[in-house]
Amino acid sequence: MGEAPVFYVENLKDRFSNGFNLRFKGFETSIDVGDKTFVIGSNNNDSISSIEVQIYDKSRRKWVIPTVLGTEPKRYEGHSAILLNEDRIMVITWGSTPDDCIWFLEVDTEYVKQQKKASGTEVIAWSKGVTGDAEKPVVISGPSGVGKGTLINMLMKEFPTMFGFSVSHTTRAPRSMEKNGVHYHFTERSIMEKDIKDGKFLEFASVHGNLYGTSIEAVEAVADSGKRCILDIDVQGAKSVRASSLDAVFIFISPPSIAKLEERLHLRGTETEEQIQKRLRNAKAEIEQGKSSGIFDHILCNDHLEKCYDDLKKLLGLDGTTPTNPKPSSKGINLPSKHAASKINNKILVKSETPASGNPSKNSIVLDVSLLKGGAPGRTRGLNVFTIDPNPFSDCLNGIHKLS
Ligand SMILES: Nc1ncnc2c1ncn2[C@@H]1O[C@H](COP(=O)(O)OP(=O)(O)OP(=O)(O)O)[C@@H](O)[C@H]1O
Ligand SMILES: Nc1nc2c(ncn2[C@@H]2O[C@H](COP(=O)(O)O)[C@@H](O)[C@H]2O)c(=O)[nH]1
Repeated sequence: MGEAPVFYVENLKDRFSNGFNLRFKGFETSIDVGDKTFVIGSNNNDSISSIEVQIYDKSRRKWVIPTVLGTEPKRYEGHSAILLNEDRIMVITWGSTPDDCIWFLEVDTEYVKQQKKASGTEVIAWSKGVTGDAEKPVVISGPSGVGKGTLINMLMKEFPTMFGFSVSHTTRAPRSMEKNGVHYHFTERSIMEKDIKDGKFLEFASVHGNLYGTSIEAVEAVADSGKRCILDIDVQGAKSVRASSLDAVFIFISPPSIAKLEERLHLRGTETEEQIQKRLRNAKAEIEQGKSSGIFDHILCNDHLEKCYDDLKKLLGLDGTTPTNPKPSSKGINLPSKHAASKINNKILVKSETPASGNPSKNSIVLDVSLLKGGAPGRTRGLNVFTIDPNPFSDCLNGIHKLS
């Protein structure tokens, strides 16, 4: 059954002028969700400015400035806003680049509910919308020195177009061969702690005395490139990812013995004796947790490297029995710069406000939101885009229409 268009743009200063203190000076929209009105707008008069959200709580008759999580739209000239599933608002920004125009403002999703409960404040979360889907990331965990990095390097070397590495952040010092931005993002504890507080990390843990963490951007950037993301993280991190909304495959690599692990750490020669002993002490607890906690879908023993690598490939479907083509990366969406949007079931019709001369494809676009996946704190994936030809007979007129 069709639904009436829910898009509207109006001057809320008129609507709410009676005692309410709206900070916005430019363009706004408002959407009602339950007993709250979400007002989305810009806070200054410049033609391009930042997006802000204020909430009017109708039951308490109070304005609230919420805690904002996630990455919000950068360029902002105006927008259309549509409520989906009573828990998120689709925000289509005007004048943005094709890969930066669809956003979701989560107002009552599971993630937002959890964050509200944890912080005790009103919370909203932005998530960028992208077309296409992403393959399940692969979490590889296990004690230090077991060979996680070695196995991941082999996989990336053999399948360079298929896999991408999630570059973690760490406060530990770089080893001699390690490059910033390639092996890790080497950072200071205070900076990392602030980013963790701002919700930029999918998981983090204190490992062998240093802070390590996976930023949401690290995982999403790999998925955006059309590759399957591989995470090399410790058991605490794997546990956090398991509890998050990220749907991944969890693999634990176990050593044949602690003695072999010690030998490998000594042979690698990247840690002092004291650090090696600390890593070995932690290894015992990690092996116990890895094997019994139920976090992991698969456990592989890395005794003989080649055998372990073959087993890893098999469980990732890379033993030649399944196709290994990477997923196409997300495509941008060419929207008319100024438009009106309306919702019919799970389809959003985006129509140009000023009919485009010479570029009819920019007139009407349909965004199918029936297969959305993911969401804050990462991207919202699975958007499908169709163009409606404003002149269905144009092909005939061009003489290229074929009768079948
Ligand atoms: N099956 C194996 N047999 C013998 N040596 C191995 C095997 N697998 C890996 N190694 C060696 O063990 C050392 C540790 O491996 P690697 O650095 O990959 O471990 P890791 O699990 O990534 O460690 P960390 O968690 O500290 O980063 C390396 O020198 C590597 O060459
Ligand atoms: N929880 C996380 N653990 C991580 C992350 N990146 C790496 N690690 C783990 O830390 C240890 C030590 O690594 P090293 O490079 O200092 O030898 C190892 O077990 C890694 O798996 C992360 O982002 N989160």
